[in-house]
Amino acid sequence: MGAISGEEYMSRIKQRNVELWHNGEKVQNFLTHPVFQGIIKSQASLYDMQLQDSTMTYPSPETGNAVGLSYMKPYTQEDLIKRRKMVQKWAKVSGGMLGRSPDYMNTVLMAFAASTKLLQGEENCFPQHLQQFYQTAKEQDLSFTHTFINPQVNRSQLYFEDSTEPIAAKVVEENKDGIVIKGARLLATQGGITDEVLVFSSGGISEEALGYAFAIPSDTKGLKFISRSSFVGGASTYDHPLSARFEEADCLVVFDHVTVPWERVFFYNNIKVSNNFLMNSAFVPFAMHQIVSRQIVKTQFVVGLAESIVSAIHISEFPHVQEKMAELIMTLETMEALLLKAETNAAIDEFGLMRPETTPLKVATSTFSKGYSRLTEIIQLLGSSGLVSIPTEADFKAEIRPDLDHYLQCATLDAKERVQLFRLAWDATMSAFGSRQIQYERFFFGNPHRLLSELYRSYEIQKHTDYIDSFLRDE
Ligand SMILES: Cc1cc2nc3c(=O)[nH]c(=O)nc-3n(C[C@H](O)[C@H](O)[C@H](O)COP(=O)(O)OP(=O)(O)OC[C@H]3O[C@@H](n4cnc5c(N)ncnc54)[C@H](O)[C@@H]3O)c2cc1C
Repeated sequence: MGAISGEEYMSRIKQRNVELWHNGEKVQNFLTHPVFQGIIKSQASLYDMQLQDSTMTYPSPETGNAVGLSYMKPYTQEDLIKRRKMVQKWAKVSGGMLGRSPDYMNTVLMAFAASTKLLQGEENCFPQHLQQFYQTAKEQDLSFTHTFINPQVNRSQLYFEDSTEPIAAKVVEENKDGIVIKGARLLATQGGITDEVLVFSSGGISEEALGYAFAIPSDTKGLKFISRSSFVGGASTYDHPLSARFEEADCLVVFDHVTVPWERVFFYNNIKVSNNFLMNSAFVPFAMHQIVSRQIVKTQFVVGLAESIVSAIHISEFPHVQEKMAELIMTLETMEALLLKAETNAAIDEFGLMRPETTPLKVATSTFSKGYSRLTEIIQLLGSSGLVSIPTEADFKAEIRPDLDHYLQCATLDAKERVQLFRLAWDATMSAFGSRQIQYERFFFGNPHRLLSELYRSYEIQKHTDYIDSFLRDE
C-alpha cells in the first residue's frame, strides 16, 4: 500500500466509529463538523503533498512501496537532512502551528521500534509486537494521536492514588484476549481524528498496573475521547486564517474496560521497563530533531510576520523596533545553528541509527519552550492597536466598506490587505488559538523544568571543571 492520499486518510476517518465528544455531544460526521473539518482537510492536504513529492517518501526496505519518509530510520547524516527537509516542508504549510502533522508521531514510532532491544528478554515485554506494529503503520501510513501522561489530580511526589475506581488509566485485568485498561489519560492532541492511539508510560511510576505501552485503533470498544472546547473562530480563512485550518483539539482519553489485544501490547507489568524505556530509547533525540525542525519554521513565520507589520506601517526607523526585530533574528539563528550542530555531530548510536547530538537539541527545545511567548509578545508590541482594529470579511462586504478602505489603509497595503495581515498576527498571538500555541510550546514535550534539570544532569560538565582545576594549578 504505502503512502496514502488525503482522500484515503479522510475516508478512513469517516469509516471509523470513534466515540469523540465535543461540547456535550457525540460527534457524528467528523468531515463536516465545524470544529474538525478544517484540521482534517489540512491533514489531508499534507498526505497529498507527501504523495506528490518524491522527496517525502522512500522505498520501504521490506516491500519496496513508497512509504512516508517520516517512518525512515536514518543511518547516515544525509538521511537526517532528508528527514529535516521533509519535516520543514510539511511545517511550512501551517507556519509550524501544527504540532501533530503526521511526521511527529511517525518519528516517535520509528524511534520506539528502533529501540526494541531494550525490551529483549525482559519480563512481560513484546519487542516483536512493537516491530510488527511499526511495519504495519509504515506500510499503511496510519495516523496517530498519543497519550503519555496521567490526569492532573495530585502531582505531589508523596501522592498515591487510592480511589476505588481508577483515575489514572491502569491495567485492571489480564485475560486470554489481552490486558484490560480502566481510567483516563491526558492530553491527546488530535484525539479521535486519527487511526490509532499510541499509549506509553512516561515513567515515574511505582505501581505495576500503571506501567504499559500499546497501540489501539481509535474506535476500540470502550475508548472515548473528550475534546476541550474548540478554538476555531469560524470557517472564514480571512477572519481566522489559522484556527479555521489548523486547530487541533486536545482530548481527555477515557478507557472504560478497554481490551488491548495481546498482539498490540508492547510491555506491561514491568516497573523497570515502564520507568526507563522512554528515556533510554531513541525517542528523545529523534522526536526533538522533528520538533526543532518544525520550531525553526515557526520562528521563520514569526520573523516574516513581524517584518511584514514593520514595513506595512513603516516603523523600522525606531531603534526599539530594530532591537525587537534583532531579538527575533537572534532566536531564529540560534535555533538554526543548534540544529546544524546536532546534525553535524550526529553519530551512530547503540541502536545503529544516525543519532543527532542530543545536547543542542535539548537546548533548542528548552530555548523555544521558554522563548516562544516572547516571540509572540514582540508581534503584539509591534502590531499594537492594529491587532485589535480587525474588522471581518463580512464588514468588507457591507456598506461601511468605503470607511474601512479609507481609514484602515496603511503605508504599503490597502485596507483589506492590511486587515488580513493583522488578522493573521492576531490569530497567531492573541486569539484563543494563538494562546494555546504558547501553552503548547511550553508544555507539550513534558514538564519544562524537568527537561532543564535533565539537560544539566546529562551535560558533560567535567571538562569545564577540569579546565578550572588546571587554570588554578597553572597560577
Ligand atoms: C496544548 C497541549 C497539548 C498537549 N498534547 C499532548 C499530547 O498530544 N499527548 C500527551 O501525551 N501529552 C500532551 N500534552 C501534555 C504534556 O505532556 C503535559 O502538559 C506535560 O507533561 C506537563 O504535565 P501537566 O500538564 O500535567 O503539568 P503538571 O505536571 O501537573 O505541572 C503543573 C505545574 O507543576 C509543576 N510540577 C509538577 N510536578 C513537578 C515536579 N515533579 N517537579 C517540579 N515541578 C513540578 C510543573 O512544572 C507545572 O508548573 C499536551 C499539553 C498541552 C499544554
